[in-house]
Amino acid sequence: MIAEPLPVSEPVSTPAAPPRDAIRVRSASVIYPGADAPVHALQDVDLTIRQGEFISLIGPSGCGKTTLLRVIADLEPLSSGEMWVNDMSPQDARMARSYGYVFQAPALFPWRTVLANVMLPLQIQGRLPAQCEEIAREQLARVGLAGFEKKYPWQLSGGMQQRVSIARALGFEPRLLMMDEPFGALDEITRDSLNVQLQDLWRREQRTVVFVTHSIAEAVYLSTRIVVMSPRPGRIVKIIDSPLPAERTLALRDSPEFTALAHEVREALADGHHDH
Ligand SMILES: Nc1ncnc2c1ncn2[C@@H]1O[C@H](COP(=O)(O)OP(=O)(O)OP(=O)(O)O)[C@@H](O)[C@H]1O
Repeated sequence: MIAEPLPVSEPVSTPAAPPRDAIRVRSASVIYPGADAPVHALQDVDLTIRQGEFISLIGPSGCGKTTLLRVIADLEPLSSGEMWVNDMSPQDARMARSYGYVFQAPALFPWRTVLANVMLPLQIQGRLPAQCEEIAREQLARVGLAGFEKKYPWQLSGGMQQRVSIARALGFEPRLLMMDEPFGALDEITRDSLNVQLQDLWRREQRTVVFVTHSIAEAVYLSTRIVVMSPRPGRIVKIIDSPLPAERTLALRDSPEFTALAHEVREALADGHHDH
């Protein structure tokens, strides 16, 4: 018997769904009680971050970058306004462990090995021990630290410790990664190399990243959008879309497109400064 040819189905073209919002911030203000007068750390901030974007927050010291990151992470309450993280309240998002957070200084436990540090959030998630170890080893390899599993944090350089922190934040696969000046304390060469690794990682996995930095070059190299902020009160002065391609090499920093974008960020920073 001759088999009937199977009907060939037409390729169905489904329209690409618009990316969901990772973070929505509406009229957000944070006021800290100060010694003399209240400090308006954030005033009327509106910002929507879509899934898969790499957003940098840049601005002078005290403009509220860390505060914005901390309210998103539910480490600080809003004084007024609204905020959603992965369509949840920041508190629910924290409970659901839907983000990773990398601090300015690598906050590793000195009595735990590198491997045990990276395994910790996975253990808290209640994963099987073998699975925790497998994922932790894989994450360490990704940030170029295979072979350092048994070392203790104090046996590593600052840059390597920061890479352990990144491996730890990525290990439980958060859709959203928040990074507060993670490379600020590092020398230029280490910083460049971690920038390249982070950019690579982002391009491969398209996680949403919110990244705080003081460096114009770092913001321009890494971001899909740059949010320029100014202090007293902390607010957004400009949001700049990056025209740079998704795939970036350090050599791109010498291109006219890069220089033009860096110039635009510098101008926005100066405008924010002159407003006062
Ligand atoms: N817990 C707090 N209590 C009172 N004031 C605070 C507190 N945390 C921050 N501030 C003030 O709020 C403002 C914003 O601080 P924030 O740390 O968010 O700024 P930043 O842009 O991250 O600064 P930097 O670049 O120096 O880290 C500053 O004036 C700071 O002094």
